Amino acid sequence: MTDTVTIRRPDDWHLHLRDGEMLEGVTPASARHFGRAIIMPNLVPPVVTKADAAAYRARIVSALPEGSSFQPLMTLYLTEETDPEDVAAAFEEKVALAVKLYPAGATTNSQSGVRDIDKVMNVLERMAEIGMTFCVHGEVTDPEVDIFDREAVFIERVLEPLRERLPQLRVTMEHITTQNGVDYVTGADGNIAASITTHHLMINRNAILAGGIRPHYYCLPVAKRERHRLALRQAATSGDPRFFLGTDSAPHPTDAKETACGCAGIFTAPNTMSCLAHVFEEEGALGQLEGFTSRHGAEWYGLPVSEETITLAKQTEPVAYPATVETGAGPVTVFDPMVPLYWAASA
Ligand SMILES: NC(=O)N[C@@H](CC(=O)O)C(=O)O
Ligand SMILES: [Zn+2]
Ligand SMILES: [Zn+2]
Repeated sequence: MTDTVTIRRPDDWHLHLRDGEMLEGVTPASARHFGRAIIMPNLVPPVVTKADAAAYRARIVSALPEGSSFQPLMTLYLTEETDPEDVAAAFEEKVALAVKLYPAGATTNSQSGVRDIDKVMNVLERMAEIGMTFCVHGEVTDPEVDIFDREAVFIERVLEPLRERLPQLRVTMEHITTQNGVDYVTGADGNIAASITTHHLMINRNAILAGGIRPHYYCLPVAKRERHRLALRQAATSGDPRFFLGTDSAPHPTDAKETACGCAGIFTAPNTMSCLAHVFEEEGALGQLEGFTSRHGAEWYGLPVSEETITLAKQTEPVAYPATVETGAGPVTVFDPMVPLYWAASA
């Protein structure tokens, strides 16, 4: 007998689809299982204004496979020049769901990001007024701070002071990677939630560095030590509605990762649901999978949950995924979870 789990169609609350030929090549993998996704705005140049977001959304929709009802939910990239009125109009007209903070220099394509949070307080105050969510890449960029500590230090130096100053602001801590991130969310009074990626539930930093350097496991925030991975697993499978899936599937051409200074980002879109079913089964928590992938995020963003379903079926043989997805921008290496995956997801 095959084991099956049927859940509401999942949503991806943090996704990179890029643009041009890469967008064309990678979008079908997300549209296959996911109903909606929050699309990251870190293009070059970034998606800053309401008009940028509307144009980018149209490009995504044209890259969708025939008949797909996948809904891209757009974000605006916060700069020190962002106009609060444009942001409010984008939210009220449902062009953008959230604003994204990239501390300048923190991650891929973050050069136009924020250097001084004081310079964007006018935008954040406006967002707090209208209930628009602030999605945060939570790492400090201070070169004095060790890369493995940058998330924990961000919480202390940036996030906590900001939330004291503007408690009404709704904040999503994106792709948390530490026990500190989990504890901060569970200990907070309200107006905060966190997304967790697929890969941070599966790998710790040994995957990147032990026995040879493996660039396809390099992403930001970088994977931490095992105890942090276990804290993320505990949070994801706990049923706590403040934690939900944001895959952070972040495609780069393989040759941009397999090089002397490789890009950060892991491409998990094709096998995410198989990976998550594997993780939740290991944790004895398959019953919590639907909350994590299909309910908590929608509730946090004030959107209806999906009325469609997908079914995960446990196979007797491992499910085969291609090692790479070919795109017009070059081949992209698919996340290798280092364990056989037995759960297949229906479209
Ligand atoms: N996660 C990553 O390692 N990379 C992301 C950027 C990001 O989400 O920080 C990308 O755009 O490639
Ligand atoms: Zn990020
Ligand atoms: Zn990301």
